[in-house]
Amino acid sequence: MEHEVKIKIENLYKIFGPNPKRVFPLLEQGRTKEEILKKSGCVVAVNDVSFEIGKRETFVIMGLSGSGKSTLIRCLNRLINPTAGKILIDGENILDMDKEQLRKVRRYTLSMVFQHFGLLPHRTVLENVEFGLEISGMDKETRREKALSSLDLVGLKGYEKSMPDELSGGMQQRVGLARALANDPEVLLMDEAFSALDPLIRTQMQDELLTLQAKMHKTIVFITHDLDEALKLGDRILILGPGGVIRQIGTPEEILSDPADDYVKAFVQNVDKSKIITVSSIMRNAQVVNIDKDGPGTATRLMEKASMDRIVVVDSDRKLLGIVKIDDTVRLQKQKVKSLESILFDQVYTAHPTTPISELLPVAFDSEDPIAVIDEDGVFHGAVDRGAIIAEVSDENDDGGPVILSEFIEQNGNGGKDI
Ligand SMILES: Nc1ncnc2c1ncn2[C@@H]1O[C@H](COP(=O)(O)OP(=O)(O)OP(=O)(O)O)[C@@H](O)[C@H]1O
Repeated sequence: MEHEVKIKIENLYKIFGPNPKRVFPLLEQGRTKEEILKKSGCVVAVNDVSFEIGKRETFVIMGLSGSGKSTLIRCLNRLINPTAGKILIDGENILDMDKEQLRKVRRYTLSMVFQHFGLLPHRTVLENVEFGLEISGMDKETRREKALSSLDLVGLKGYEKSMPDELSGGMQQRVGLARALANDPEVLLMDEAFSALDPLIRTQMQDELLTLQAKMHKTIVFITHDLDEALKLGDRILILGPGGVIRQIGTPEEILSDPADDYVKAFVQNVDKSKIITVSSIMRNAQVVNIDKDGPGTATRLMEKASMDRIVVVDSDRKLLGIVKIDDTVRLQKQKVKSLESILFDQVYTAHPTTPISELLPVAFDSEDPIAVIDEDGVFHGAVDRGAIIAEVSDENDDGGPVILSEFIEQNGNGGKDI
């Protein structure tokens, strides 16, 4: 995550209904949303919510229907006015802004993409994308230029003159996205933006958003009730529980491997963790020898000290060359050979830090040896033990784990090894 904060929310509340401030004492007494509704006629939609969103971060807010997601995202651009709290964008509280300041923020800083596209039916695709620029007073030539390049960005070149109803749902949402991106906002607010799309198109749009974001580096706030979508898109995920309270904020891996409470646990129990958890999170440090500097003596000493029978060999740039085994280093020592070159064994399983551990399961069953983690330049980062992979997917508390294992064994056999 980028550490520079773009949006900071402090103790935010939204209470719908007459005279909402009188609800605060009831909240302090710990009354439930239902009790408060009965007593006061007010609905607590967002309840004392605080969090930060980093620049360039895709921050997903997820929760079940009625948990307050839409209310929360609408507070961010004040489509809904919060009852209490602060919303700082680049350090400025938008709740203190007058109409003119707010207009500017909505025009240049924040853009919203809606679930049902919100296109104007009697305008062409191009005119729809231009519309937001038009009301911000931009001259015709500039806005056409910006609209065209924005349509190009979302893959709609050639559809400028089409009418919205001539396009599929996925394409209409691309128009919605192009419109939101046209004035190059710093923050993109996406409210269930893909939820109305067919599953296949939805997956495609998610992939495209990831590709776009890799180029754009915007701050994206994405609302969804779909956990798979949240896990796929989010750098971090906020899980909103009933009554608009935060249950957990964390990276997809943190939420899957360490759910904060039973509510989050219930959410994540059916997820196949091995597809989400990556090599980097179960990687350990591993000792290495440098082929340019270290000989058999050093290698033997290091292995003996750590009670290991093999050690990783790298070059001076820490690029992985292979491993050497203790029997061989001892033999070379006796023969007074100085270089490890002749005993270097380069048939080593490797994985990238971002590889999902599911991809390592076959290897985990196939070999006792640790897996070497190397990046795209071949630089050695650490090792993953076969046991760690299996432990991660067979976590007793996780209903998904044993299923994965047994399914895997059914398909592949376990090679007669104990697991
Ligand atoms: N204008 C309103 N007046 C009164 N209550 C409201 C209003 N808007 C939302 N609510 C209530 O606030 C709570 C949160 O609603 P919100 O729409 O933010 O939830 P959500 O998580 O986005 O749900 P969904 O996924 O169904 O849209 C709900 O109990 C809802 O009934």
